[in-house]
Amino acid sequence: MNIRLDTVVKTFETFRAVHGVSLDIKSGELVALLGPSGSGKTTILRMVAGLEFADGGQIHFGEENATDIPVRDRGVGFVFQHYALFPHMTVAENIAFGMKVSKVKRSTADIDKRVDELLALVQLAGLGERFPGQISGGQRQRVALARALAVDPRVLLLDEPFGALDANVRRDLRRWLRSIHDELGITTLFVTHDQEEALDLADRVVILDKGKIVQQGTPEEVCRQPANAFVMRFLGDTNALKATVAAGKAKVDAMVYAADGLHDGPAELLFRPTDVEWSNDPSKGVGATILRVLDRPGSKRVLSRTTDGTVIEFDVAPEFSATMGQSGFIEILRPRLFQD
Ligand SMILES: Nc1ncnc2c1ncn2[C@@H]1O[C@H](COP(=O)(O)OP(=O)(O)OP(=O)(O)O)[C@@H](O)[C@H]1O
Repeated sequence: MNIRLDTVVKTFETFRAVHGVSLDIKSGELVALLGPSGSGKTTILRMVAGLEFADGGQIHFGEENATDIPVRDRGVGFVFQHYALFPHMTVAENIAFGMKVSKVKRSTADIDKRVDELLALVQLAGLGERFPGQISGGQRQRVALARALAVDPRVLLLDEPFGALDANVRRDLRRWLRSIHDELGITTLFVTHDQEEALDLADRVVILDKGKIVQQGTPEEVCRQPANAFVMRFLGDTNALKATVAAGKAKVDAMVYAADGLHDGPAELLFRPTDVEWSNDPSKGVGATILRVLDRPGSKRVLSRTTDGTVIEFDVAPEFSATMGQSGFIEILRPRLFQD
């Protein structure tokens, strides 16, 4: 089922947490809401869930205006970071809980069968009789997902579901979640502040800043064409150099870069550490001196300082031989210019 948010606003007392957000989530799509802490992600998710009500705008589930429909009637399943399982119930009882209290009555045999199917789906077959305290954190979140799916939700809402787990478990779980999504095709909204998680998982990433959408697109679109300097910085390591634009050209040190469409005045030239080549040719780039070379498993990270004092970090192959104190030129392979 598709979900549509139309200029949704939420204010807490005098503080506006969500500023007229409009968003279309297609049926079966997995959309990630990505943004720094306090950008309004959870508030938007809670309004879609019906746990919080919008004070402006509308939320549609398919053709139905869901804006004022209470949470129990929305047909949503949730998994939250700290949405604890019932500790005194077994895994199977936790999964069965929603089905037992639902308005849709099922026989015990039916419920047991569904619990077994869900345990198999979340790859926990055989663990139904354990208690939450007897399984790992990653397994608990898989049980939480099974519990959310048990009531056949129309929409699945996930708020940092893997936030409390360590990096390797998180990575495994997001690949696993994506394959479950591909199998079931439930419209899913996923909140995270972790860029890699959003890019790995989602069909579409919606980037928020201060309660507003600053960009939305496929992972490829937001990575390759960041809408502004905030998005570029938020998505990954970024270097910045001051530039001056005049007549469609941006000058940085002795280098000139194409600056079509930019007005005359100051600008920022941003680039990724991976988009640099170290050169001995002054016509190729911005002059710099190497400060340190740090080893990484598959590369080296070079810290350097330009002649105007800006520290630039870039990545090179492990064979890179330049050392501390050496001077050269930073060739920027994919320069991006932004103005306020
Ligand atoms: N019940 C509330 N009362 C007052 N302010 C609130 C309330 N809930 C959220 N806020 C404020 O609204 C803003 C957005 O909060 P929200 O939890 O949606 O952000 P978030 O992007 O999910 O952040 P995080 O990643 O830290 O969870 C924050 O400034 C927060 O302090």
